[in-house]
Amino acid sequence: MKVSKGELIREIDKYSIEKLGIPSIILMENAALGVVKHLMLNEKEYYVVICGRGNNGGDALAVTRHLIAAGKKVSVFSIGLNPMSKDCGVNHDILCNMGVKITNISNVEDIEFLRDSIIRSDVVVDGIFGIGLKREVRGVYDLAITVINETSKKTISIDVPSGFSGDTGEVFGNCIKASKTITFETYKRGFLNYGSHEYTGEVVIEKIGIPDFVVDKYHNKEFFLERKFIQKKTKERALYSHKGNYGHVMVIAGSEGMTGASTIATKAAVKSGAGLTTLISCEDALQAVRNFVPEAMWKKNDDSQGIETLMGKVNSIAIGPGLGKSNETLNNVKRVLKNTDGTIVIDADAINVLEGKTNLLKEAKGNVIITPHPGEMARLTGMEIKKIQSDRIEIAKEFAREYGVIVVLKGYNTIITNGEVSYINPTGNGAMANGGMGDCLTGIIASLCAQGYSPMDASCIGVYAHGECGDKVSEHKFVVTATDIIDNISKTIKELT
Ligand SMILES: NC(=O)C1=CN([C@@H]2O[C@H](COP(=O)(O)OP(=O)(O)OC[C@H]3O[C@@H](n4cnc5c(N)ncnc54)[C@H](OP(=O)(O)O)[C@@H]3O)[C@@H](O)[C@H]2O)[C@H](O)CC1
Ligand SMILES: [K+]
Repeated sequence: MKVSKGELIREIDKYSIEKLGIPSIILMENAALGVVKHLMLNEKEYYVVICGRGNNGGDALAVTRHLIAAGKKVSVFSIGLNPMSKDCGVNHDILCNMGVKITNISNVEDIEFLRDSIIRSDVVVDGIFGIGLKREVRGVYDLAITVINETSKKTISIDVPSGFSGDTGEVFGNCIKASKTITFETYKRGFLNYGSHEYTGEVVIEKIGIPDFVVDKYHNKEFFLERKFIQKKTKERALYSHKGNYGHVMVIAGSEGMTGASTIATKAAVKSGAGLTTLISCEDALQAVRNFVPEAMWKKNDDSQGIETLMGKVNSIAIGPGLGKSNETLNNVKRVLKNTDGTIVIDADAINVLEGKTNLLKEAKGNVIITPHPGEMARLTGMEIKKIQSDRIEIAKEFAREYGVIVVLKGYNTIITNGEVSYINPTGNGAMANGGMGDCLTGIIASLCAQGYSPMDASCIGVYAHGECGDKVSEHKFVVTATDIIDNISKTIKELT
């Protein structure tokens, strides 16, 4: 599923209209039909439609025509109708020709009339602003939005909830809180922001007749991860395969007093299918792994040549969980970057020690995946967490491009990017928000890398499967722990093949 800003929509619109010769009114009609599909015509009888003067309003007026044709009762309201966009005007004229009354909202009495109508209605269709919203919502617009939010039983927003920036996820003063948003052609970037769901409700994408090649021509390669995409990439294990076919993961994790993280990462690597897994750690952590992950091998972390030789042989290395922020950890990171040409998954304290030393990443012999949460990303980039949260995709992309790494920026809608192509993950849930989850993900991704998946595929499959596993467990559990994921990840990956 493609993700974009409004700018792309304008470009594909322009191309379709000017180069392909599709009249803009046809695109509007398709948009309206896409919305009508979601208006529950079988169950609902009375609709309130509210429209602005741009093309979003035009879509809403075309929707009105279809509702009337379907025999529904419809009250139509407009706000600030003059001057209307050309296609909004066409649909406005058609309704006038049909004898449909359109109440223009210009004062407080009109607002009260709107309130009464909404109270009696089953569904409100919001076509006040779409991607053309540019400034703070004020006056009657502000009042109308408040009344809709206070009184509507079910609000369906056309393209974006009015008041919401499809580009940045900002709310311009006041905003519709929709039950569902029917957006066109692409998932809007702003919907990815924390808290956007409160305004968009469920988001559905409808195609409006623009050929895929036109979208691809302008699309900046940002995608929402879809199950079928992950399924296509996840391979079944071959009948005649042996452990040598599934690679060797080295996990460098754990320190005195912090042994849990290394056990989790190691076990996650084993359970997600690596042929061999070796933990490199302190004596305490090795003891824990001996007790809890008998399948794994282990080696004491020291300065020996033996460890560096092994680093040169393994297919992937996960480094960071529970290592502690110390010089020793920094030295371990340097050793890994220098000695392996396998894929390196850098997490937790291995990220923290790179604060101010990110140029080290450029020296890596192998491919690098870093898996920061927003706090770690903030430390790494020297930005505030708030800044990271406000533009996660762009910040992750820039970092990936600058250092030649893959960034897995964790959180709600985890982002996976190599700077050129970016994926946004829809799986996972709040029940998974507890310690050890990240260590577990690191083990899974490193394991998939060792099994021969490309670093980008391993990151996408790992993140998606980790979240889906958490979603399944959370169906019958209040909290999902890393141990729950470890117990179920093998089944989840199998279901994805
Ligand atoms: N390819 C597609 O996806 C298609 C989408 N369609 C629909 O078109 C809208 C975008 O339409 P557009 O006309 O560009 O913009 P809007 O309808 O969102 O609104 C623009 C008008 O709103 C005024 N405006 C903007 N901000 C405010 C504000 N805060 N207060 C009051 N008025 C505001 C703006 O006025 P200006 O003076 O700033 O120009 C405009 O009058 C898209 O979202 C889809 O719903 C097409 O139907 C088909 C193709
Ligand atoms: K809208």
